[in-house]
Amino acid sequence: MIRSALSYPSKKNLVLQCLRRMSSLVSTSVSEVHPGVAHVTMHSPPVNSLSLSFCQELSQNLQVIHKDKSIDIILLQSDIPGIFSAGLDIKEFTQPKERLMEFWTAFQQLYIDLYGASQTTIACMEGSAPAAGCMLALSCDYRVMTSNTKAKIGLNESLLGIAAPPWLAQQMMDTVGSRVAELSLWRGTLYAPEQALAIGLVDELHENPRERALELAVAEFQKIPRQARAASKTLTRQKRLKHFHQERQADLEHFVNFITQDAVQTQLRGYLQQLAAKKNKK
Ligand SMILES: CCCC/C=C/CC(=O)SCCNC(=O)CCNC(=O)[C@H](O)C(C)(C)COP(=O)(O)OP(=O)(O)OC[C@H]1O[C@@H](n2cnc3c(N)ncnc32)[C@H](O)[C@@H]1OP(=O)(O)O
Repeated sequence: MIRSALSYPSKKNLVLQCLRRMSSLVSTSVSEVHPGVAHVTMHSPPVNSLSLSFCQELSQNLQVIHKDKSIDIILLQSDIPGIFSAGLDIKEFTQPKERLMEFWTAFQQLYIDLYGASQTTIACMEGSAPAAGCMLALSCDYRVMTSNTKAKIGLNESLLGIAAPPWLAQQMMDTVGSRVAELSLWRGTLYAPEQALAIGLVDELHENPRERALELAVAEFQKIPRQARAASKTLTRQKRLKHFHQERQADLEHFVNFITQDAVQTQLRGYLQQLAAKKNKK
């Protein structure tokens, strides 16, 4: 069951309309959020992997919030213990071509909706965020991660026999600098929280990221005029987004051509088997 719960105190009608459109949504129960602050909570067991439907649902939630002028801060979080998001659903990579195209288009849209959000966004990571899970965090304006050393974050695509798309690699470079990004991309490094903080991949560690994110939102970020936050964001992200739109079709074609290669498919199946074997050993 996939659940990406959207909850905030105002605009109840808008939320209900959204819920009616999205039959897979099952909960809007949380409402104790500060005015102007929306929680977007990922809940797609076991590991919040980004399937086609989950990407679409998250995007739709974000689009609804974008239109709601009463919301100026989005907190992106997971309610699966120890997991922020396991990244793209690897099983999607083995689907027929048309489905692959739909899947990648939905993933691209999710990037646009999160990276391009006019609201201030904070990733509250209470667990691991590999690959596209890391993309979700990198697309936010601020990243708070658990100090629990079991959690890991980074772009580990090379270990699956694939490479992050250029726009995701660019996000990494923008965040940690070219050389650190270059090394971490080809090594597929997954960083423990202290290491991630040291290279600037996350902004803060906290034993309770949700609590800290809400505190930041209310005590710090909401004190900065909303239009100034949005304008600063446009300054730094507009160029990247424009470039992305220009390259979107080429990016889609590259993905489909790359992922359907026999050698890549073999590698991916092997990786899925490794994951299953690891689970069986537990
Ligand atoms: C041009 C090409 C560009 C392609 C870009 C790709 C970007 C990506 O996002 S690729 C995806 C990369 N993600 C990963 O490598 C993460 C793999 N998963 C893990 O490392 C771990 O599962 C975890 C650290 C996230 C969680 O560990 P935990 O011990 O709690 O759970 P597990 O026992 O490992 O897994 C439970 C269950 O979930 C399945 N699973 C895990 N990750 C994925 C995934 N990304 N996609 C699909 N399924 C996943 C895992 O196989 C287990 O399944 P079963 O219960 O059926 O055995």
